[in-house]
Amino acid sequence: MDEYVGIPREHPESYHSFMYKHFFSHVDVRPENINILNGNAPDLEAECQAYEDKIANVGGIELFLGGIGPDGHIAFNEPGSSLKSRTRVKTLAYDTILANSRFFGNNLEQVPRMALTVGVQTVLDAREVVIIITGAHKALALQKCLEEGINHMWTLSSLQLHPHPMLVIDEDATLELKVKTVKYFKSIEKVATEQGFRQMLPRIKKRDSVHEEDDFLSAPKPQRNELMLAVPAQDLSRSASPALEPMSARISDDEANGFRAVDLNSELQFGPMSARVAG
Ligand SMILES: N[C@@H]1[C@@H](O)[C@H](O)[C@@H](COP(=O)(O)O)O[C@@H]1O
Repeated sequence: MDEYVGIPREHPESYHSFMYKHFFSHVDVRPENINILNGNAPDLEAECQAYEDKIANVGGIELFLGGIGPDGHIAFNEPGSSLKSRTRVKTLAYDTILANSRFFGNNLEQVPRMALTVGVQTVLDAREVVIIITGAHKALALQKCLEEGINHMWTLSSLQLHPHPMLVIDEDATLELKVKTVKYFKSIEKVATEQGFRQMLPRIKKRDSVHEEDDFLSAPKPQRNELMLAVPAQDLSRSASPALEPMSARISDDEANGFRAVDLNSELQFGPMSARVAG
């Protein structure tokens, strides 16, 4: 989905090397089916256009699996990217250069300044998008993208416009979220399981090369009959505001008359201090 401009394909930090080392060498994929942008193409603009054409020619992206930078970028869509952007050349933001310098001997000068990347709209056009976010250093980005509005300064937030995004996150990445947000998202899966529903995706015509169990996309079938939620019984013991009634309503006239008449004058007479001190 993205690649630095100007570093050799064999460079240990190129995205070619990364993807081969961590993914392609572990799965059964034909080399001709691997498509990574070429950051050394003689015409970078043409390379980006060819990439978009290739995606369109195979009927679009089925699953976009990615991550984010600490500034909330998806692929290399840095803060300020157009939310309508497509594959193009991008200048890296200082935050990204800083974050990625750890892969280049902590030497900022060694980090490439430009990259090729799919655009935000390229990602949004994928049928499914799964983003993996781990670590406290991504927590602010997650908070901005999940709890705030769509904003080109945090390009992951564009996923709010996608019908089927999924964020896979660890506890550390939730550190900046409201407790309420975390509880809600945790409850989604729990409630679905309790109610017998599975994650549902719409029936969309896929490429012929994609084989899936038909059942996988079927509408949710309740596994229990009792889907009607009963109205919870009222818990009277928790009544926070007991009905208030005037004191007079709780004392009969006879009871009131029986009280010893109080002579306020004598009861509230204050004697001088000297009267209470012996001698
Ligand atoms: N340009 C890439 C992104 O495409 C990728 O999503 C991210 C993953 O970072 P991490 O490995 O920390 O999840 O790294 C860079 O920023």
